[in-house]
Amino acid sequence: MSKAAPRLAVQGLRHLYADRPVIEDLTFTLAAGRAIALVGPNGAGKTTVLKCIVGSAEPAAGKILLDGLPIDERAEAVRRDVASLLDDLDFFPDLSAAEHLDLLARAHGNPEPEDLVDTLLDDVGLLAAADQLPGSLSSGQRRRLALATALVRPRKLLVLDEPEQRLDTAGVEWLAERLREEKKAGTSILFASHDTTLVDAVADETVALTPLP
Ligand SMILES: Nc1ncnc2c1ncn2[C@@H]1O[C@H](COP(=O)(O)OP(=O)(O)OP(=O)(O)O)[C@@H](O)[C@H]1O
Repeated sequence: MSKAAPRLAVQGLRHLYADRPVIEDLTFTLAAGRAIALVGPNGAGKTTVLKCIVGSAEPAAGKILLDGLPIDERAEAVRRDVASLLDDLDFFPDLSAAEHLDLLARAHGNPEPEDLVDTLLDDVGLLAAADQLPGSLSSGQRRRLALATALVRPRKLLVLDEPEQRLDTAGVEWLAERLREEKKAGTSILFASHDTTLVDAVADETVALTPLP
């Protein structure tokens, strides 16, 4: 592994749904501690790119490298290093907000996550709702809990699809500040967003996608 390799390199990425290309020859690199925002209209292919990176869509061509190595050859490392939030999460109906975060932290090797969980619940504004079951949270609160699940585990790369969804103004401000802190801690961030305030506040670069004809 080269020390100079970017955290993430996407080279000549192509993706088809059936025979229809939605991504053609997309290339960009993301360094440690930096953020790239994928921008563009509905249907431009932002989610598809993120899915290729987290492995839930299969590229037709191109390479995706994490720290210089093909991401598929690093399945274990990807699981360890890449925290993502692409879709709405399915929560366990009988586990409280705090229990979800506790479970995930322990699953990722943190044997005593209590303080981390409390801090994170406070950060996302869910401390008062810590013992509530997911079904009793508002949709914005569930979104905050989903974001917290990506932040309660170790990560070198954060992959987020429209993380601003359903957050109120204060929530988007918190998110921007939190993502800036993530960058300072060395985490790289790739996110798709329609929120220009969030993009301006967080992204070092934007990659603009357009729907293919
Ligand atoms: N599972 C699928 N099967 C077929 N076509 C798909 C599938 N998923 C997405 N597409 C198509 O691929 C194109 C890109 O979709 P994608 O969801 O990646 O766009 P997006 O930029 O994330 O859009 P949005 O801003 O609406 O979230 C669209 O034309 C969409 O209809």
